Amino acid sequence: MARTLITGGLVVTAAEETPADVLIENGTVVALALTGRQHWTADRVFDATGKYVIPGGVDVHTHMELPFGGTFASDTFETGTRAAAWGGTTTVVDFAVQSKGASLRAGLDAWHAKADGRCAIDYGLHMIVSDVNESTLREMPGLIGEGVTSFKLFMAYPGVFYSDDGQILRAMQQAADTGGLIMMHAENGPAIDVLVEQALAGGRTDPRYHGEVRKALLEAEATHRAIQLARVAGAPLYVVHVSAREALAELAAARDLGLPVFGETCPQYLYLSTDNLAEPGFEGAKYVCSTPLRPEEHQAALWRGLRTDDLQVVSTDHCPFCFKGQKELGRGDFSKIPNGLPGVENRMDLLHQAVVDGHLTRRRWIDIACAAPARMFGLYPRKGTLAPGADADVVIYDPHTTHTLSAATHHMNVDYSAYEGRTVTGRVETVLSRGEVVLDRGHYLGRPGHGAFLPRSTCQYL
Ligand SMILES: NC(=O)NCCC(=O)O
Ligand SMILES: [Zn+2]
Ligand SMILES: [Zn+2]
Repeated sequence: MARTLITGGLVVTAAEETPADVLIENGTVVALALTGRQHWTADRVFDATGKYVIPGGVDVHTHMELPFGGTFASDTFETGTRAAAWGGTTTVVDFAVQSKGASLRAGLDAWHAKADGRCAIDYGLHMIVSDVNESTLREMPGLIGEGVTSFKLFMAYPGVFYSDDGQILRAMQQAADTGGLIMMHAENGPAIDVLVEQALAGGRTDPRYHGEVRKALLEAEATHRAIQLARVAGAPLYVVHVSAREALAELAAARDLGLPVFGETCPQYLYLSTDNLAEPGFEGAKYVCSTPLRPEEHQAALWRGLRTDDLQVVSTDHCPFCFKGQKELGRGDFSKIPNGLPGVENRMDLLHQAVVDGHLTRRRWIDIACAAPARMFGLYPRKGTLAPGADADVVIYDPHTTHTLSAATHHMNVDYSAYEGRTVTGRVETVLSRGEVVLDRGHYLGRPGHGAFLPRSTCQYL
């Protein structure tokens, strides 16, 4: 394979910022040197003068083709990983789903079959456990041995993915014994269902009521309960898609006690709010996801949590449903709107915008978007950094060019953008995945099947 050199850029990792040249051979970073100090030759040279050279983004929460609410998330592994690459993300970790009554193995095999040979970038899999019982608990160590080392449980969605507290405790005990990491969707589902029923019976059917019934206190209560269950089990805990400041306060309190409790948030909670859910007509359906968008004042707490390391990761929870034909399933009944937002293509740009706006430093941008997710889910330092021996998943990022996010120009297979018309400063210029050029100056050069399954080690954050 070609020897590639990236010269003259500012190399930004979670640990440092250095003007450096990067040498790549056989898909791997082999050396970095202060700009101009070495006179390396290469078959292919990228001039990154004036640009950042950063590790490819690691998005550890996507749902390609997720069956939900009687339909399927509209991005396939082919379209979704291509869109990820356009946005500077070179690794995704998606969720295989156990169907109720079936084995983990059947769910995992089904997800391997969907992804295999179709991905533009490398990918891992977590396992959604929707039926915790003796037989599924016995399967967990086998999956960990195959590199599927994290398991998502739901305190929400009774009758679908929901687990009760006893089941959660058993799964956490098993994770504690075997090195697995439990990921928790922390919302009190049974209580929310009561409020949903009451809202619908009272004629409150518009999308904005999705946000009203899924109360911040019910996210905080579930987060608190999940933390206590994890303590009892002696297991680490990773809480997904944290949106409420009250839930974040639970995580912060647990971390102050020194507990191995971690959290992620997503760009939608940092940039969007209940004002979007309340947009006129049925427009609010575009913003229905769970946990829900919160009033704008929660955003400051989330930004702060990212700075103080009470939140470690920003992933997208990319779960797109088209407005036409999919979100529309919930006209007249907000509870039938499929839950989820598109965003896999937008995350790196939106977080760079946070650097421009002064919410984050450049290094923290790379930490929460690349290094921390890779460490959390056993991919570091192969992914998430630029160092000798790391995969050459590299992005040349132009921090000055502006562009406007829009469904007319994005590459996700969905007919709207949650960020329509928003102008961001910064743009992905070139993307390498294991040394292969996937994208260069607006030209897509990737291919389905280049992306390989990544068996992961256990959490490296402990
Ligand atoms: N988040 C969301 O609304 N949809 C995807 C499923 C989940 O992560 O709970
Ligand atoms: Zn969830
Ligand atoms: Zn999700």
